[in-house]
Amino acid sequence: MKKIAFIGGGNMAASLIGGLVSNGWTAEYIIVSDPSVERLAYLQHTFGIQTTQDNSAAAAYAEVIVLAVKPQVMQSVCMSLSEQVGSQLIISIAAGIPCSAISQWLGSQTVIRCMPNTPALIGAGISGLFATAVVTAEQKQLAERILQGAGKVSWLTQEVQIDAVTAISGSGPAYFFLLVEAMIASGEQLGLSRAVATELAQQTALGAAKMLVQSPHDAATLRQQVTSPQGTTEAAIKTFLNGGFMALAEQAITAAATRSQELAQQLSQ
Ligand SMILES: NC(=O)c1ccc[n+]([C@@H]2O[C@H](COP(=O)([O-])OP(=O)(O)OC[C@H]3O[C@@H](n4cnc5c(N)ncnc54)[C@H](OP(=O)(O)O)[C@@H]3O)[C@@H](O)[C@H]2O)c1
Ligand code: PRO
Repeated sequence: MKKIAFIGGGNMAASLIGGLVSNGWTAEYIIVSDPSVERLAYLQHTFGIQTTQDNSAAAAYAEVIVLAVKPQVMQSVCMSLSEQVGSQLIISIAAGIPCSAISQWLGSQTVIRCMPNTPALIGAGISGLFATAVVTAEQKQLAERILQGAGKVSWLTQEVQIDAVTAISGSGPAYFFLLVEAMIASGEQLGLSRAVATELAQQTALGAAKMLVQSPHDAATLRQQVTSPQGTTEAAIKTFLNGGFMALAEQAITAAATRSQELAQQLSQ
């Protein structure tokens, strides 16, 4: 079992650490560095892992370094770590930061770029991974083991595909949450208590998600099975579609992919 350092102990790091620990990774082999003492205390208390405010100490301890800070601070964080980085495997989860930038800032080519999502916290995530040419098969396997604690993994053949992964699964949980928010608000407007509307919307999201992964039918067929001719679902779906739902969804998801590309372009300006 390898020693892993998380640089940045925010939402995504906590999700990945949660996946690792619940999958049996030895907690003492995980260290997280973050500026916030309160955050570190929370992570230490929740997962029993090691903590530090010193990024360099965390990096020096580990064989794998997971870069989990916001894209905006990634350059300064990497540059300050370059002296501690040698043979470690680097895994970056930052949106929009290409492997080439990470390599240049850290002075290491051994970089895997990864886009996880927050359901990682309950082991139901999915991560898209891209490895640079120098990453060995063994290192890829190691990255897979680390990310698998958080859910499924999907290897990409071209780095540019990460923008699409970011737009679909990285940001995707928020799209579903937004729909559930709208369903709860509508339930209240139609006379339900917030608690009842919430339970109905949550359980419906869970049931629909389970059907999507367990049923042999695709999403369109499952939708048709709910939609009786001239019934209630048809009234709702027609309203969605006549309001431009499909085009709006495509626009929104394209905006996420474009934003991922923009983040990368900002680096080269
Ligand atoms: N959230 C998602 O759904 C998701 C999905 C996939 C990928 N990502 C990527 O994951 C990365 C982290 O996102 P997040 O949502 O977890 O953000 P977050 O909750 O803000 O976590 C970032 C953490 O890094 C800390 N930090 C700031 N400056 C630091 C420094 N110099 N050294 C060490 N730690 C520092 C922050 O502390 P302060 O808050 O005190 O500044 C914060 O605790 C981002 O690059 C994002 O693109 C996020
Ligand atoms: N959260 C990050 C963002 O919104 C990356 C994907 C999900 O930028």
